[in-house]
Amino acid sequence: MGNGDERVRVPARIDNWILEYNLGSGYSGSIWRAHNPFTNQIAAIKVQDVDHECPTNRYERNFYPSLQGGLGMPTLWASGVHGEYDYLVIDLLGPSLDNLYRKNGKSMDLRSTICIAMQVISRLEFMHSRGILHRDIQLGNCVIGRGKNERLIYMIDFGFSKRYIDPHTRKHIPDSRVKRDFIGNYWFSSVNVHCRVPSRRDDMEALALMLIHVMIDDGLPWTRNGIPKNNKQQDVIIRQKLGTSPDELCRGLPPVFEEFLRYCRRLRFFDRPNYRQWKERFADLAREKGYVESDGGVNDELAWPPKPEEMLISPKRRARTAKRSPSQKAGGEVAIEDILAEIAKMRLDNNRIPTKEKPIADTSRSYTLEKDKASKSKSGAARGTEGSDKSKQLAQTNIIVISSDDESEPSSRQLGRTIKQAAMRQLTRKARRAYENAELAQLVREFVKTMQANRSKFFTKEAFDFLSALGKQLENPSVFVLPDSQAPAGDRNLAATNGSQKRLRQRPLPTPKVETVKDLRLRLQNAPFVLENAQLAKMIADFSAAIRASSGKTINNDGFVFLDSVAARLEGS
Ligand SMILES: Nc1ncnc2c1ncn2[C@@H]1O[C@H](COP(=O)(O)OP(=O)(O)OP(=O)(O)O)[C@@H](O)[C@H]1O
Repeated sequence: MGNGDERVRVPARIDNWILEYNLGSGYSGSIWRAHNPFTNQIAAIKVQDVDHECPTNRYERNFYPSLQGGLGMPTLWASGVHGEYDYLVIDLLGPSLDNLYRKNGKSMDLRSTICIAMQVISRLEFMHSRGILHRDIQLGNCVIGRGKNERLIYMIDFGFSKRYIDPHTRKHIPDSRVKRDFIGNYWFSSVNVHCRVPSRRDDMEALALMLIHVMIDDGLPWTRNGIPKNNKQQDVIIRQKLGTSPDELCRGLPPVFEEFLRYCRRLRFFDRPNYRQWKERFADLAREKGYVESDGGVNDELAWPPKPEEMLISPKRRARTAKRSPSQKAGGEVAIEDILAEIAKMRLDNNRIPTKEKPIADTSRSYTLEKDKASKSKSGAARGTEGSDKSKQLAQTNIIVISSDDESEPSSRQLGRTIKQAAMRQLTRKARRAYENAELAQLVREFVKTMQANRSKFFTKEAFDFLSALGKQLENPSVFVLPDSQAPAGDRNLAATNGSQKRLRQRPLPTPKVETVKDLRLRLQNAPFVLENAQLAKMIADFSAAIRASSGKTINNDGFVFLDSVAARLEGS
């Protein structure tokens, strides 16, 4: 955890809690689903090295007592130090808003955004009423509950929280113009927070930016280049924040978004935000759009996923989401129609895919891929059909005919390769959107199946892309950047997620491939019960690099066993 150690640093059990599988990781620790066999309770445990240079668990546990009982505040069930580990046991919650946003094609519909606005304003109102600032408002720190609480947003991660009311004097902390280190996340922090003492207004401004981010195409302009990696890039972000006016940011959005941002920026250091007014303003917008209950009231519960007719999003985004929707099916299985669509987009050598310009009437032979068994009989009918009629019929029957003539018949190998490439692309796209280990495990299993189904065990570009997407997901992208002064010397100015990537690059790649892959296979099989996602990501990167460096670029049996073990680890078995 944060020290680059190859071996797992999290034990299988901490006090009465058995760690089941990894739910997420941040810079300073990792979060696991845990089970207490004595009480049968399931919870989430946040584990951190006791001597971590950024001991957020130690800070975080101080805030929980003041927040207990508040709506959308997780219950702290246990906490303490167990050997080298500092841990907090809290309610097991559902996916974060970041997960939902990404899974939804990086978009959020207006109704959901209004619910998020109203709920998060209430959470901030509660936290502020307890004298506490959150200071790290971002999509990853707002999570929905489970079961009957799945419409409720919870705030998590109080590792950067701060008391703005001095518990002794009961007075607001003083403002100061002395330049201070930045704490928070670069994407949603107010401009103030980059160099000034934060207060309630800054939590509110971060929320305003977060809401605008999910509503505009491609998010806030300064989030488009990823996490800043050095002071220069951080300065660019600050300049962009300063240089982009609220009306530019909110162009095309309902006016309340711009007005909310302007309001937050106008608040003075000691001001109490008017939480009620802004909840009302968002409720008014809901009313205006007709998002009301049968009694005419507005409900702030987050009903996810939104109903299609409520997806009030820009045409550009709608097209993007629509394009993605076919593959957003439950489970990791590659849908055959997706593969067919993928193949249809590709043009094989010699124009073998029928197009409008090149009717397929003159073909002497057809290769037919059927959507399902029922379409088989239709494929026969398609064969004798001429020109555009045939295309129409094919469209109706969901059959794609890859035509050939005698001179340029595609070999079955070529066809197999095409299908494999299409399947891999589908898997890569799904991996980029998958945020649960179980989902990733299923995709790895599909990847292995696809590789094994093909005679050639050659690693194509698409196969490497899949491993790379898998590795990136396991590294758990986060917008949090460690403040400069707290970063360990080697990683200073590096984002949390990039730190591990840098370490990966620095590590010499072992050769030859056969030994490396075998070594990786053995290491994974012999690794302790619980493995962190980041460790798995590193092994996958090494595996990919070993294959890339080999002359044949093929996968052998050890490679398949390694990937099976990756899937098993992700499944938590
Ligand atoms: N109680 C929980 N139940 C389920 N998942 C959780 C829970 N707490 C956290 N997570 C998941 O773990 C991720 C990281 O959690 P959290 O932000 O608390 O960790 P952190 O180490 O403080 O991270 P960061 O370094 O990003 O601040 C969350 O985005 C969420 O997906």
